[in-house]
Amino acid sequence: MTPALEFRSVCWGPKDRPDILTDISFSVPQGQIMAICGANGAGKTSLLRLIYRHQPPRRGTVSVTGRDLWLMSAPEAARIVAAVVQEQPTDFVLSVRQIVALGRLPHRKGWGSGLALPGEADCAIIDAAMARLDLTAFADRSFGTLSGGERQRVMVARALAQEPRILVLDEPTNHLDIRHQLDLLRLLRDLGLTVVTTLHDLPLAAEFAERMLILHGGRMLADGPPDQVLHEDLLHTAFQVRGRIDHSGTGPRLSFHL
Ligand SMILES: Nc1ncnc2c1ncn2[C@@H]1O[C@H](COP(=O)(O)OP(=O)(O)OP(=O)(O)O)[C@@H](O)[C@H]1O
Repeated sequence: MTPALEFRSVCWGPKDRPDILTDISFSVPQGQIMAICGANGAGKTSLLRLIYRHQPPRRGTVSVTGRDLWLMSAPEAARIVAAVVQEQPTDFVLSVRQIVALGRLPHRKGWGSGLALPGEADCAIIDAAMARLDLTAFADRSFGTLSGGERQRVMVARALAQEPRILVLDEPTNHLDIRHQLDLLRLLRDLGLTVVTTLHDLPLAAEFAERMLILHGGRMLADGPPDQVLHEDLLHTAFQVRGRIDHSGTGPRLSFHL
């Protein structure tokens, strides 16, 4: 079956600067949940930006559903890939419903239709996305009045309203209390979408993801199921910590020290 996402020998770096990501190759089957982990500066966000078409690879190709991401139009790419990123909208006066409605733009005829009122079918999708993220009561609140965690849930609802095949998230549990963290991860698992997410919390990543890709200095250090990827040497190389991993339970249990 065609993979949902494929990186082939991808390198990326900022203009006139050396590569930050080097020789990245992997493919993600449809419906798989993959966590990207690594130390600060390892290249996680840079890698995600290549998936949601924020930046093109310097060398190699990034394909989604079997097609080169850069050989399709921006709206077409946005109907396949939705992203929840660290940078949030600055349109603080928009209501929650208006922000979530932005997710429908790639599906509207006339890409520049801005905030024109969505039709009935779009409204149903927007309402369903807000309900899934427990935001119905916030629908008419302006985005700027929300807490950090509430804003994060709005950004996930916007991505769901986009009805993508692939969902890309950069540290989606930031700002969320423990209940909303677990809620969100369970929701992501239940969606049946291909999910690629960065997560700093290794125990959470090991529990939630079917697969972990560990980056170190812009290169792939390991890629596989959490119980195969996570071992003491890897933790030391990737994070400069000593870790203990208990494999006696259903999943690996980790503890760390310097
Ligand atoms: N546009 C850019 N210009 C210059 N340097 C950049 C640019 N984008 C990323 N970098 C550098 O590339 C490296 C990787 O950055 P990236 O944000 O991908 O790391 P990360 O693994 O997501 O880190 P963190 O865990 O701290 O969020 C960093 O050293 C960063 O400063």
